[in-house]
Amino acid sequence: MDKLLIEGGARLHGEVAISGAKNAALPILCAALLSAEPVTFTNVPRLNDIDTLLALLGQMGVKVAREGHTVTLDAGGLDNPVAPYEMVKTMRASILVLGPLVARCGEARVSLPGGCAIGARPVDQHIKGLQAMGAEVRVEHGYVHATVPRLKGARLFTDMVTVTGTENLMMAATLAAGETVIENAAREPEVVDLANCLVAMGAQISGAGSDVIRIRGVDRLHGATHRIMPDRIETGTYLCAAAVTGGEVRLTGTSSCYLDAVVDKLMDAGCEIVSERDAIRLKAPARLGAVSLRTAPYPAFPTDMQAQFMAINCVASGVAMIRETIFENRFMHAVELQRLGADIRIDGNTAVVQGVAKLEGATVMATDLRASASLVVAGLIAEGETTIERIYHLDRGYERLEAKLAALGAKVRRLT
Ligand SMILES: CC(=O)N[C@H]1[C@@H](OP(=O)(O)OP(=O)(O)OC[C@H]2O[C@@H](n3ccc(=O)[nH]c3=O)[C@H](O)[C@@H]2O)O[C@H](CO)[C@@H](O)[C@@H]1O
Ligand SMILES: C=C(OP(=O)(O)O)C(=O)O
Repeated sequence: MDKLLIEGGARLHGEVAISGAKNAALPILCAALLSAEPVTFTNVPRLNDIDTLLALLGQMGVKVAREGHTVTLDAGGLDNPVAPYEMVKTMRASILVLGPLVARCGEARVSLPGGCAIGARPVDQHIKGLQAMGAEVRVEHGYVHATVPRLKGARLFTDMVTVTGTENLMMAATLAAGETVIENAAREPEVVDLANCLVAMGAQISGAGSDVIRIRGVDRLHGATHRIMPDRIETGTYLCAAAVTGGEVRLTGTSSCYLDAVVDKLMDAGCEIVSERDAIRLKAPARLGAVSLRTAPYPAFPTDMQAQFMAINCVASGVAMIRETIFENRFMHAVELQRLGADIRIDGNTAVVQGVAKLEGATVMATDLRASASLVVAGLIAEGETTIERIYHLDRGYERLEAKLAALGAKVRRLT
């Protein structure tokens, strides 16, 4: 199993290009299921999660053509609306095929994604929404079976803000009869990117980016071309990596407009940040100041950046309080950071991080995607060598991680 070896202490400097967003690309590729015409996507990141989704779509009868960062999907021959457990178990986002399949085929059989490291993550809101739109939905033998002659527009209200739930229901509603209103909708930029793609395909959607989205169903969607937005979490991770080393970097192909809460906290920690049209520059002080935070749905501080900020707080001056309000088990990186010498106390959903003068390299284990990213951030500043095991988690969400870090001057290599 691959490992990552980092020799800490190098100050990151220089320029690196940010990839397309995993969490935008996954729902947007699923949107191709809604049309019988080919849809072309550019800026698609080269990631294991994308490979998994393309394989899943392929076995449903979708023709997949991929060259570099461009993917064309032709769902004209879609004939198998099934997502089997073997393919879904490695990637929770596979549930995003459910809405499009029911809308286009009138039936779907999709394995439950199951629990995962960061929390139970049920999909009851996705199911409740489809039922409200007239689908008959049964959960049997670990599969969601949904059937309906044609979905009907409805007023939908989710019990909590759910990103993939909003995306699934928005996609389903594009082909429903009549108008659907999603209240308490997620406002994440990835929801807006998906809506933009659907509109380019002929969907009638308004309000994406607010908490009320209106969708007027149409009879069919057509082909289109869509460019995937930049990955705001990859951007934030490189900002943290540079910040913790006292570095100075310019990240291109991205924008601070998706990252207000993160940029704000980095400035509170003492970084200078300059926003350009399609780039961000960061200059960090020799030592960061501690920053407290609380995760919450967009536009508040993203849960997907919580672990990386815990890492920078480990060596900052002062004490930080970190509250995780989205996932019930998203502090698994804390014990691994402690192995590097961090001073962290967990009390329920709150972590209290007392900054220490230095971390020391050790062998640590990646437990999930962003936990792994926090270990990389910490490894960059730890004295000596840090070995990160189970980095297949990182390959789910960071394109060419070690090459990009090395381009910024980090001493990092993959052991295969
Ligand atoms: C592929 C993708 O885009 N993943 C992102 C998405 O995950 P994902 O869309 O799975 O996360 P949700 O926004 O749905 O989850 C928010 C909370 O709602 C709960 N919930 C959700 C749906 C449901 O039917 N029932 C229920 O109880 C979840 O367990 C969680 O506690 O948003 C998360 C929150 O920003 C991010 O961390 C993930 O990176
Ligand atoms: C939790 C994440 O992804 P997923 O929802 O695909 O597990 C993530 O991107 O941090």
